[in-house]
Amino acid sequence: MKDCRTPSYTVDADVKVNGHAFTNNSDDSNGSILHGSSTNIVWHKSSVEKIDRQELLQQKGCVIWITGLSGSGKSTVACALTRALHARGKMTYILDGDNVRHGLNRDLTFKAEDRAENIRRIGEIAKLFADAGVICIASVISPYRKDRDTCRSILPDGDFVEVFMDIPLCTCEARDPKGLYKLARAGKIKGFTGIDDPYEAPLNPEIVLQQGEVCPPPEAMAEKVISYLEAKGYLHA
Ligand SMILES: Nc1ncnc2c1ncn2[C@@H]1O[C@H](COP(=O)(O)OS(=O)(=O)O)[C@@H](OP(=O)(O)O)[C@H]1O
Ligand SMILES: Nc1ncnc2c1ncn2[C@@H]1O[C@H](COP(=O)(O)OP(=O)(O)O)[C@@H](O)[C@H]1O
Repeated sequence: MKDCRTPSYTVDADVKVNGHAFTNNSDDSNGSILHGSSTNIVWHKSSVEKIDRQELLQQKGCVIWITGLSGSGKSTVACALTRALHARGKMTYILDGDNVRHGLNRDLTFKAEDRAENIRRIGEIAKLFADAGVICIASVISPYRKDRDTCRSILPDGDFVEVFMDIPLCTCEARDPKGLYKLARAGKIKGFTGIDDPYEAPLNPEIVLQQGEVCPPPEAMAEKVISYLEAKGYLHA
């Protein structure tokens, strides 16, 4: 039986329709665009566009993609960031891996192909939020470089801001707020990221959040992201 989570297309050309980038699409011989398994679909344009929504919100929609090991502080930084931006009158929304797996992605496991599908879906949702003019904060382990790069590729240039939580495994493991590392070390969880499953660190992230002798407070880390957004003009229409 065909797995409905696995796209059946294989063509990897990038296509743009009304400024929206799509990957893994292809032109058929008649010139109409194929999106995954859906055929005979036509892009419907709205009379209110991203630029209008951005004007209303006085900001630019984008995706802040926070990647790192479990326990590296992704959710904590995401919360500090949303709070600080909200206080400045900016509209944000957090897509947290744990939370999305409670609903939309509850059918997915932690096998590599399910993690890829998890990231693909979160990337697509984040893209919709960014198109809505919202500053969307995705906090997900997203262990594979290729999956993160695919999410980057579906957004307009500059709108995907990769934030790497460069926190050593030993720190994450010492924190272990959910006791998952302990279970993984005991062999009770198989395929745990950083223990017996890979984590591919970003090669060229826009922002790296590191610890020195001590870990900076989450608010300071959030400020680093806000400075980047300010410098790139995302906090104004
Ligand atoms: N095998 C395995 N590996 C890693 N993490 C695991 C695993 N099983 C459960 N968990 C819990 O799931 C949370 C990660 O979900 P994500 O959707 O962010 O993961 S992924 O991006 O699909 O890899 C992650 O949350 P965070 O600790 O907030 O990162 C864990 O609590
Ligand atoms: N900057 C920080 N300094 C010290 N402790 C932190 C920091 N950020 C997060 N923590 C702590 O580390 C643990 C894991 O943080 P969390 O945000 O849940 O990580 P993740 O979402 O990456 O799994 C929590 O107990 C949290 O309080």
